[in-house]
Amino acid sequence: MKPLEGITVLDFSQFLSGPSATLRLADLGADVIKVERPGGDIARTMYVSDCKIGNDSTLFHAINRNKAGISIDLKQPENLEKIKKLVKKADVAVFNFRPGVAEKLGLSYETLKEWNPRIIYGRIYGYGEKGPWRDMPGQDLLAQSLSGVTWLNGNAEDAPTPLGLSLADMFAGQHLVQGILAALVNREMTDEGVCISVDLMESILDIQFEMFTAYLNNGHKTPQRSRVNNANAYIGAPYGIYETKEGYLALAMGSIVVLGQLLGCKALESYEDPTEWATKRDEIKAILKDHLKSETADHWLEILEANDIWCAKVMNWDELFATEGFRALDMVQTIKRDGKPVFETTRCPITIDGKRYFCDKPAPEIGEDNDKYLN
Ligand SMILES: CC(C)(COP(=O)(O)OP(=O)(O)OC[C@H]1O[C@@H](n2cnc3c(N)ncnc32)[C@H](O)[C@@H]1OP(=O)(O)O)[C@@H](O)C(=O)NCCC(=O)NCCSC(=O)C(=O)O
Repeated sequence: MKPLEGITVLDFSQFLSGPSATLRLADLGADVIKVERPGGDIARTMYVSDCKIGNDSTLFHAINRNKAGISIDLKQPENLEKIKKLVKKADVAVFNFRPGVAEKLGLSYETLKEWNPRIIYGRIYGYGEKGPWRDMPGQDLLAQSLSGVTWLNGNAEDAPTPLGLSLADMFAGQHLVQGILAALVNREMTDEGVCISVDLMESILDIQFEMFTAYLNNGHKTPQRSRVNNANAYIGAPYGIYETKEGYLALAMGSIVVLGQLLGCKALESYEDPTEWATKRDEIKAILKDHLKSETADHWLEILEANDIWCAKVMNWDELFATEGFRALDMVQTIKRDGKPVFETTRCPITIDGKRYFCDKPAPEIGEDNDKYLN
């Protein structure tokens, strides 16, 4: 039995953030009913055009697998009765419209609570419930930019660089999952639901908390990116990615003196004082950068790994998927419909008592389950 079996989630969310939360609940056994507008979630057509499964984007399939789907025009007041019936039987409802939109549709927390006092109402906004950013479009690149995250990436002379994935969406989704799970536990004691609000901005701020703590308690000094191979503005040399004769090498923390000895780089051996690894970060990184170009990444890795230095090869996806290390994690699953493979994706990364959570149902067609849930 999966941990969330018996829990029903009504998912009014769209795009990435909300659906990524309900995806995790579905992975863990909840019955998720995705509620789409008549034309479908915009994520069905988002993404570059050659990344499709059937008519829909791979993004839509990846994030909506294992869900049932209904399609209903929520702007037609007579349809609200049908939704009310579903809410009465549901445990959780999830939204990620702009502030005020769910209320305009007649689906405020107060209304749902009146219909079902045990309902756990989860919502994701872009930038919180108040303040001048409240009504801005809640979008990942914008949140990464406002939050300071893009300012941490890239070398000092580069333009601020966003992370190449939807960091704010994904963290907002996972924070919502945490809130929902806590509310489910709390409901066992109180027999009442609660309203959980998370947003893209607070989520991406939250994941910077350890660096913010350094900033707030250290004279409000904005961290300076390294000019050479920046990877974390607060961590000294050698932390970074280095080009070699063939391939790139990631070096994390470690003694510069030991590195100098192992790599045969005499110039590094004079940096005996660990405080210099931070204060002379760029100088040390520049020496390493020149030195590491003389041999291949594999050559350096053999020496460093034998001495338990924290290092790794930098791989693209072709290289990653070909490794034994990746295959051993058993991450790829094939999603089937009626026993026939539809697409491949990765699985839920949570293992409980040795059990891994795969799923066997592709994302729904628009309105696929209308007969089951709306009649
Ligand atoms: C992503 C958004 C900017 C998109 O903005 P909008 O296109 O203006 O959509 P909204 O969500 O505000 O509103 C959707 C509109 O659709 C209507 N709507 C929604 N569902 C229905 C159904 N079933 N039937 C009829 N109408 C519907 C709803 O009433 C609104 O109508 P009107 O009121 O008449 O307009 C916003 O939703 C947002 O800020 N969300 C919060 C943050 C978030 O989760 N973002 C996900 C980004 S993912 C992403 O792609 C990324 O980050 O990258």
